[in-house]
Amino acid sequence: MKIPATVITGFLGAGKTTLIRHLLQNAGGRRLALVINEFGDVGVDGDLVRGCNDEACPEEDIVELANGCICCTVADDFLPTMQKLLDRPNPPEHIIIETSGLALPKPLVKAFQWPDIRTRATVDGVIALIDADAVAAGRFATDEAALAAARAADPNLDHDSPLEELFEEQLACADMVVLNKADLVSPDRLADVERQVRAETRAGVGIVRADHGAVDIGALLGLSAAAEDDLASRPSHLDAGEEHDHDDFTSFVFSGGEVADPVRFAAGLETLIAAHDVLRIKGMVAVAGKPSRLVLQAVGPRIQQYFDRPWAAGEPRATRLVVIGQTGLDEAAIRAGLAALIG
Ligand SMILES: Nc1nc2c(ncn2[C@@H]2O[C@H](COP(=O)(O)OP(=O)(O)OP(=O)(O)O)[C@@H](O)[C@H]2O)c(=O)[nH]1
Repeated sequence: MKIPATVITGFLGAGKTTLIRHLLQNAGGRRLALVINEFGDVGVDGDLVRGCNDEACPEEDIVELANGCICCTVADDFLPTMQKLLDRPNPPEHIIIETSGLALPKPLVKAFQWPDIRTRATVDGVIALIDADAVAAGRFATDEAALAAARAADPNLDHDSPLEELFEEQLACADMVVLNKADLVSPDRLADVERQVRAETRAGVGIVRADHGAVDIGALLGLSAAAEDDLASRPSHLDAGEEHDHDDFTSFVFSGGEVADPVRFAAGLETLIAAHDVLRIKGMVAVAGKPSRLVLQAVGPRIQQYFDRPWAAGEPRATRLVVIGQTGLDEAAIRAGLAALIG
C-alpha cells in the first residue's frame, strides 16, 4: 500500500505550524513524519514543533529541508528526503509536508509522479490554510483601479500582485481549505472571506472554519485524493510558462543581544512593521533577566509573544529574527530600527 502524504500550504503566517502542532498532539498513536520547508535562513518552525515534545513525532521524524523554496528545489532536496523516509525499515504511516508560505504546491504534487516515489507514496490531500483575518483586511485582493493604471502604463503586464497570485495558486491546488483565525473575524466578514475563497477553489472542495488550526484529524487526513493523478484539474500560473523564482519576496535575519524591555520592544516593532510593510517576522528573543526564551511571531501588524522553554545550558542567549517582506524592503532601515529597540 502507498504511504499517504498530506501537503499543507498557505501564505506566510496563515497558521501552518500551529495546525501541524495540533495534528501531532491529536495523532492518536499514528506514526507521522514531518517534512518542513521555510523561507528564510533560520529554521524557526522545526524548533517550535520540536519544542512541543510530542510523542507522536520524535525528533528523527522531523526533517527540515535546506533553505530555498520547496517548489523550486524539488529534485535536489525533496525527492532525496522522501526516498530516505520511504527506505526506512519502519517507514512512517503518514507524511505531513509543511511548505513555505511562498511555495506553489503544484510542482511538489508533481514530484509524486517521479517513478521511485509514485509506486510507494501518494498525495492524500493538499490542505490550503487561509488567514481569514488577512483576507478580510484585503491583503490578497487586487486593487482593480491600480491594476488598470499599471496595465495602461505597461500593456504587457498581466500579473496579479504577488500576494494575490500565491493566494489563487494555493487555493486552486487544494483538496480542502481551512479558514483559519476565525476567532479574529466577525461572522459577516468570515462569510465574505468564504465567498472569496470559494471563487478560487475547484468544485466540491470542502471549506472548514478553524481557530488555531484546531481541525479534527479525521477530517484532515484520509482524503485519498491521489492529487498527483489529477494535476490537470489544478490550474497554475506555471502552466502558462510563467516563471516562479521568488524574486517578488525577500528575507533577512537580524541577530542581536538581549532585549531590556519586551513591552517597549513589541510596541516599537509594531511601528516598524507598519512603516515598512513587513509581511512576517518570527524568531526568538532573549530577554534580560529571564531564564526562558521568548518566541516572537508577527503576521502583518499582529504580534504574539510567549516564553516557550528555558535557554539550554551552553545555548547563546541571543535574539534572532527572520524578517520577510516584498522585494524592495528597506533592510538597512529595519536593521537600524531593530538595533535601536533592543538597547
Ligand atoms: N488569533 C489567532 N492566531 C493564530 C491562529 N492560528 C495561528 N495563529 C497565530 O499566527 C501566527 C503564525 O502562526 P504559524 O502557525 O507560525 O503560521 P505559519 O503558516 O506556520 O507561518 P510561516 O511558516 O511563517 O508561513 C502565530 O503567532 C500563531 O499563534 C488563529 O486561529 N487565531
